[in-house]
Amino acid sequence: MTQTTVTPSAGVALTLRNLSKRFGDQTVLQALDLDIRAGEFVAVVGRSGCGKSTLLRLIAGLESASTGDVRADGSPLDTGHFDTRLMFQDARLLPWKSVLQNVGLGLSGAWQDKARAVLAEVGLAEHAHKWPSQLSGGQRQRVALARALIHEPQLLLLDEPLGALDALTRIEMQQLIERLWQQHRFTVLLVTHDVEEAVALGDRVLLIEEGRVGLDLPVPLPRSRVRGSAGFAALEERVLSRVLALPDREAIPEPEPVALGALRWAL
Ligand SMILES: Nc1ncnc2c1ncn2[C@@H]1O[C@H](COP(=O)(O)OP(=O)(O)OP(=O)(O)O)[C@@H](O)[C@H]1O
Repeated sequence: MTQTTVTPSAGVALTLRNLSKRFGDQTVLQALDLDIRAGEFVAVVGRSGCGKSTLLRLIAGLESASTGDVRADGSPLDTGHFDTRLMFQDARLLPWKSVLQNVGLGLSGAWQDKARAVLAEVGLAEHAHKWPSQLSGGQRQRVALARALIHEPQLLLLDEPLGALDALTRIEMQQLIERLWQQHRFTVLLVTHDVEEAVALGDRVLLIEEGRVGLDLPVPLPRSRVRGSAGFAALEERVLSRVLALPDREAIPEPEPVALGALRWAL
């Protein structure tokens, strides 16, 4: 059997300038400026409805900006010769096609070996000929990842891709996404409601509030990150405090810490 490998793809750098998006008289994003380095992993959090998905859709070119623009490696999005892939909470697989065919959707020529290679990368080599209905939710998301990887994207946009998974599967998938990112070095924007996930995976955590970047927090912890370590917990709490508009912990006189652990899903 021939061994097909998937070439690592360098990430694209993004520059957002004065980016605004209005729907009717509702301003969702307002004069946003943001620089994302090639190959950076950026996690985006914020309250429901703050505009996280809108930001991703603008970067994907699925929405047009009301003002400002997004540039990729210095060029306007529509002239950029790079591949962007989006992944959502549901895998969006075609139920009447096999796993392998779903991975090769839209491709022509001899794509099968490459599809098998990316399925092996996501740990599904043995499932190529199954139907999507025969897979678990986590496995379906792995297929969605494989379907993105086969295009060797320079930019991966993840819109709450693990939101419907149970806690253990979620952690396994986080580890898989981190490993694939380390191997391929594409740029990643991950929208998540889970602050722990954002701190576990992001080089930076961005908080969107009132249409702007309210917090842009570097995560200087070595990978793979140990959840529950003091440094991890401190960063997690900092983001949560800000999202929940709690006073700065250093300014709180009483000794009892605010019990934020149970609230990490509450955004
Ligand atoms: N096509 C659209 N037409 C009109 N309003 C829209 C459209 N898309 C989004 N909005 C509005 O823009 C706001 C931001 O939506 P968006 O989906 O970006 O938020 P979000 O932060 O991703 O939310 P959630 O975390 O709940 O998914 C919401 O008030 C939403 O109703």
